Amino acid sequence: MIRGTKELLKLTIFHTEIELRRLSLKPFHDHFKIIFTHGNEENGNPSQMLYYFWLRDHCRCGECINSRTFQKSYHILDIPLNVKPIQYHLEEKQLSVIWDDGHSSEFSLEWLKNVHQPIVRQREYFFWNKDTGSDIVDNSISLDEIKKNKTKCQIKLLKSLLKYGFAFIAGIEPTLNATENAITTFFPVNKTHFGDMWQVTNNYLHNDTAYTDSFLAPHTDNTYWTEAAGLIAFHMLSYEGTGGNTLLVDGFNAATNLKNNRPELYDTLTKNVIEWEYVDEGVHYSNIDHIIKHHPLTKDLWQIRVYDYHMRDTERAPQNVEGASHKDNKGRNNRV
Ligand SMILES: C[N+](C)(C)CCCC[C@H](N)C(=O)O
Ligand SMILES: O=C(O)CCC(=O)C(=O)O
Repeated sequence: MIRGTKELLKLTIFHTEIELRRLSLKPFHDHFKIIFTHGNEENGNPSQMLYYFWLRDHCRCGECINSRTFQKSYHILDIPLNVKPIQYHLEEKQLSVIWDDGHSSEFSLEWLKNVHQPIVRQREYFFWNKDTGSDIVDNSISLDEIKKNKTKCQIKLLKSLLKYGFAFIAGIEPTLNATENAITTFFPVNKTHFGDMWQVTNNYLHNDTAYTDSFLAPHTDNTYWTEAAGLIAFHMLSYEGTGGNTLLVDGFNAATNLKNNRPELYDTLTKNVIEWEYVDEGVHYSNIDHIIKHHPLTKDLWQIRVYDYHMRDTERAPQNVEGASHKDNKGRNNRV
């Protein structure tokens, strides 16, 4: 039987529609417990713990939060560690509290529910390889399409980047300026020691293999930084000679294959760290990090760092990692 919503007090809690019969609040020595009683159940109802100190530190009033910067206007140490409510009132959508330090707070239940949701970004990865990668090129957008509907193109571009790890913009005039205009339509350009809109060719402008005419094996950039660049745009402006094709690898697919086929190597590359170093005119970067990293909360595969060329001083890599990294490289190259 489908009941009309007028018969049921519907409150969306925990992302499910439940028939809420009663909201109740129980005070304990250091927290509230809100119980969402639904149907005729008296047990097993969803509840939410709200610790007094946490709640007081998340007061949303104009005295506590700067209404323009949305930042706190006080220091957490200003709150008494054992702050307690002296009065409270729970309504259908709001919890009001008067604290023993004289402060009053009001909290929307919706806000309290959302702020308590852990960051569980389950990413939808679409793994591809040399046989299936060409199927995804249809995710490209063109400059003409951007001019007609920028927002629609932005959504398509971001969806492709999040799902596949790459995207194409077609129809850009082969100049630095036209490339910059296309990129800055959607993203800011970050300035690094290579410049902001840089040009790369075999002129040894920088101490890096990319500035030579040597083959560039699959890699990720900036392994020598704690926060490597997340997105890099390349545009072929001119071409003379042979070779030099861009090689794209689904690093997450390669890492997942490694995990499935050689879990011991995956474990080594996840547990051990390597020191990467980049030395150039006026710059010297170094960073120590894992080759394979997982999201601290969701435990999803989160980042891979693969760049043999920057491991200038290989003594700094534990010997077992050298071997594992080598086997992983061989494995990945065979699969590209
Ligand atoms: C991409 N861009 C041409 C600017 C730099 C080329 C060198 C990048 C090098 N793999 C590194 O990680 O530093
Ligand atoms: O030219 C390419 O396709 C990639 C070059 C590259 O990976 C780099 O410059 O870091």
